[in-house]
Amino acid sequence: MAKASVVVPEQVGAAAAAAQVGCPCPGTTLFPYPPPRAGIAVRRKCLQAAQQLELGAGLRGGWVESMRASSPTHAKAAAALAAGVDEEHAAWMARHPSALGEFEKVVAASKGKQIVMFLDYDGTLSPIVDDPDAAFMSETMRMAVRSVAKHFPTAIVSGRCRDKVFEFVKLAELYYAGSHGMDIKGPASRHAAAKSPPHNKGVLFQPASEFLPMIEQVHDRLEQATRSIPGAKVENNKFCVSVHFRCVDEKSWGALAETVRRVVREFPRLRLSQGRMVFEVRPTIKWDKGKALEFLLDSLGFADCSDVLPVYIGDDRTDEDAFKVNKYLYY
Ligand SMILES: O=P(O)(O)OC[C@H]1O[C@H](O[C@H]2O[C@H](CO)[C@@H](O)[C@H](O)[C@H]2O)[C@H](O)[C@@H](O)[C@@H]1O
Repeated sequence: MAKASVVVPEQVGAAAAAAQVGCPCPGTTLFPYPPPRAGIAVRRKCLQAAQQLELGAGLRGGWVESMRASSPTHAKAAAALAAGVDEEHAAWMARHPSALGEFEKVVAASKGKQIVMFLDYDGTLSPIVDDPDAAFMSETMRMAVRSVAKHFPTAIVSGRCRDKVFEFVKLAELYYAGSHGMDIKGPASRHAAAKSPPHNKGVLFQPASEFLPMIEQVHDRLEQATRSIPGAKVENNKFCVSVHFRCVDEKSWGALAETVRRVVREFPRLRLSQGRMVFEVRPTIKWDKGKALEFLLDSLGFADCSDVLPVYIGDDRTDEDAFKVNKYLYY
């Protein structure tokens, strides 16, 4: 096949971003349209700060900068967007075309292929809100997902714990991969389960189960250690823990970052990363949303298949692990 400019599924991620009007930093999302010139610099700074965060060698200023850029408002993103285009930015755009802008090419690339849908939850199916317990998806979105799932195998891939994301989505015909892909379960509905490949009945995969007691411990330690920081919220996502700072006064962000880092240091088998105004604490195992995507395709009988087209829509840094699974990229 002649090389065309469409690349699937990476630009589908950009489509998700197009729907969201995203952030110009890798901690949050891809760009909807030309990424703002200013965004490139922010992206580099964020990357540096994020690396420091992971390595535990960061300066307080670096973390705070990374925290500030982790989930900008639409107004900030739009202002950055208006800042203009330069060569570096144009080159970035050539490598990351908008899937919405190139939708016909995406459709053409899907001809004769089995589409498998992967959907992130927060910021993709539901709006970003202050209270993580109130991130409900609309009935319209639920109907859209239900109709997609009638045509294609569909999975929700979330950083949340699987039960929680199921409570929000409420569709028994879907696959669910909670805890950043570390808790995978096949459809609960009898009808959908009957349609699953025979070797895949009742799939359940939990590659980090040995970490359960440690996650409980770190959750308790984090709750105790952040109690004095108003607005900080610790969420137990079963195989990982989120520490939210969306409602923390910016003056306390440095102290919060220090506290979280200090606690995580007590657990050398856990690592720290950052999402949209949230710290994510996870096992050091080599498992992420990309691995979950591969596992699910494998379970569905599409391992090393050339006639499958995975479509992944997400808005956060952890979704980029799935965008990077390039053995399914088609040119
Ligand atoms: O993989 P996802 O489904 O996108 O989950 C990632 C995290 O999403 C949630 O936090 C984010 O959404 C909250 C509600 O809108 C918002 O308040 C928070 O600032 C965002 O980071 C969820 O609460 C986390 O546990 C997930 O890890």
